Amino acid sequence: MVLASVTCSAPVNIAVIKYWGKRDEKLILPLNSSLSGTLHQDDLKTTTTIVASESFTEDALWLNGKKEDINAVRYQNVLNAIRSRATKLTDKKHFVHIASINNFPTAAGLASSASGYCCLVFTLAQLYGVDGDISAIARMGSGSACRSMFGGFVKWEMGQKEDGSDSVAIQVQPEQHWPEMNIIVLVVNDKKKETSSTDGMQKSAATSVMMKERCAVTVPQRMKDIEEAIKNKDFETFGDITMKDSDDFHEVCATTTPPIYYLNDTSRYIINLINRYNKASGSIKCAYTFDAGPNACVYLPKDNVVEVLSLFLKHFPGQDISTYYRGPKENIAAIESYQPPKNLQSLFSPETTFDSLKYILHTRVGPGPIVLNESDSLIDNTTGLPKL
Ligand SMILES: Nc1ncnc2c1ncn2[C@@H]1O[C@H](COP(=O)(O)OP(=O)(O)OP(=O)(O)O)[C@@H](O)[C@H]1O
Ligand SMILES: C[C@@](O)(CCOP(=O)(O)OP(=O)(O)O)CC(=O)O
Repeated sequence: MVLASVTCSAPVNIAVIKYWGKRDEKLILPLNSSLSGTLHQDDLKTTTTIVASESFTEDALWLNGKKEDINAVRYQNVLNAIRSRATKLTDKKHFVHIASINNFPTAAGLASSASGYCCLVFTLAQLYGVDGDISAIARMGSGSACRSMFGGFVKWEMGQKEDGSDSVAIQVQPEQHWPEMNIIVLVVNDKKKETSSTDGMQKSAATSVMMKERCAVTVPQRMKDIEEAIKNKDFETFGDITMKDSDDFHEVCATTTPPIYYLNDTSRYIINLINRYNKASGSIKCAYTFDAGPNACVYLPKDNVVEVLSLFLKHFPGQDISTYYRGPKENIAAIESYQPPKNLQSLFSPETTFDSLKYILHTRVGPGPIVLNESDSLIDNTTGLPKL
């Protein structure tokens, strides 16, 4: 018999101050604080349904329709942490069936582990009636997942305590604070990456000479400065810090032994293009950041969207714009007919173009996890299995 069923969705987040390195591998405690923007669930999200039943014979998890090993240590850690704080379902012997889908590529550097673990923990917390902070539980699934617990701009305080109880996510500003903030993701490659973030950061922490200064001096200062910039909606400072932190993070990777390279030629072309564009414009009009993969996330104010998209399409024209550009369709005509000002004309007329982008995703800053309706359930209550 089904005892309870809950379905929720959760967002992806993209860090502007990067988390890289752990002081505790098991609890997932970071060596530095980090800060991110939450991407809108209209465009990227995880949806998870969890059903509890007395007739299930084991806990089980299906990710994108495929059965996963729920005994994997990170899944067990979050399940056990939630169950130890349960206020519901405590008097009935039961198991749970979990079905989850990402509406974007999994394990491709688009932060699926962040939305995935956040959604899992948030949905479990609804099912088991867990109150109070749950970001520290999401953190035990994947560090960056704790920041997806809130909308807007979110920081993950590294904390000091050994048990990790103060290593939690805190909302810096809600999504309504800076609604003009847009994000364009240039999807260079959606294949699974060679070095996972987990492995990469462990190697960097052990070997990169840059780590000490980064954690002790650079990041603490940047955290203060970028929080202030977000508060004041100061895009010039926000963009400057964002690009510097991305550059430094990839420098940390390059100074790791053996070196780790997440960027490819296309990523480096994008970095160069954005730097040239900002310089020619006389101000920072958009800011790139790259996670542990070649895809570019570009933060920019809404007013610059048409110009920046038009610039990207000149250099990376793609085939059919209606599938290549995944964003508000009403922008397409304006992007295609955009005439740049004189000082930018040469940048908009590249000698060569590239077809190395898979697609361009356009989204904005959005809200945190959401409880959905029974009609959104991914599990068939009669069979207890994922719906096809
Ligand atoms: N919807 C989900 N529910 C539960 N777990 C998920 C979900 N989506 C992803 N995961 C977990 O996250 C793993 C992918 O994480 P990984 O760090 O390799 O990729 P990524 O998050 O897409 O990239 P990155 O963290 O570098 O941005 C999956 O193998 C799975 O264990
Ligand atoms: C480069 C990053 O995206 C690294 C994310 O690392 P993960 O959170 O995926 O790592 P684990 O805690 O080992 O699961 C930077 C960031 O999101 O802050």
